[in-house]
Amino acid sequence: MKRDRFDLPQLARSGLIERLEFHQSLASTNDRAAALAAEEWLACPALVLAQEQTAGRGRGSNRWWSVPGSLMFSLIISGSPGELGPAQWPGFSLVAGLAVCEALASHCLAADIAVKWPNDVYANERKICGILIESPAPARGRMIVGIGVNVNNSFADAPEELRDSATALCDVDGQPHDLTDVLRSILGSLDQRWQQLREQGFSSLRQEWRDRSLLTGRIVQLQAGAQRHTGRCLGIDDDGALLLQTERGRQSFHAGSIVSFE
Ligand SMILES: O=C(O)CCCC[C@@H]1SC[C@@H]2NC(=O)N[C@@H]21
Repeated sequence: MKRDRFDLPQLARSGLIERLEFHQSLASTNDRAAALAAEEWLACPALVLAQEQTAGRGRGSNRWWSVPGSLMFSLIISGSPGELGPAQWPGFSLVAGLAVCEALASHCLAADIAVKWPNDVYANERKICGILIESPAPARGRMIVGIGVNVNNSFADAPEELRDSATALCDVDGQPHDLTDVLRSILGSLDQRWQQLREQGFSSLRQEWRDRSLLTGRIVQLQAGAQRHTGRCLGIDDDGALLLQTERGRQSFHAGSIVSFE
């Protein structure tokens, strides 16, 4: 098995995407996806896939370690998931994390795979996947879901500052994985879970998200705007907001990023 190659014909035949664009090297698949999404003729879902990124982006000012062996792609979607009203937006983002979590769990049965609010995926307490959802102005209402999954890029070779906090599938179970198989599982899982969200609402997925939650019961620090909040995580409320028991009582947060948890 090639640890950093994709079977592009197989992906194109999968029936999961309308258009596939592959790049050996790209600054960021999300940036390329934003340019594509501005084109009226684009058939969605469209997938931008890269073997390597030179400027992979994470949320906020984070960067994404983007070497061959990692799975890095952006999915451009319109139509059904894009028709969700603003009230369903948090569900959309949370469900993306749940879908990836389930797909990765099917490839790595031995690991404890969990979602960290809102949609990071962790394996055995280390980050294995990050998701960056954007809808830039020229994207014609389409959404760009950028996903990075550490698959065959072992963290033994990673920059030192990442080694203790992140992991890859190959580090978790000691074996290489077929990137095309992992990608197909993720695309299939996203398709299925977003359809469920559209047809049955977030309430039909809430319990499954809660069962996969990494933070519930733990003390977390959340940065929300200029404020930092510390409290015990009580899970998510019915809309997907993070619930914390803080010294000021029970508070719910619709946005923010987790800075630490113990
Ligand atoms: O954890 C995060 O902060 C989100 C990381 C998202 C990384 C992926 S890799 C593919 C896509 N292209 C990017 O530049 N970023 C996303």
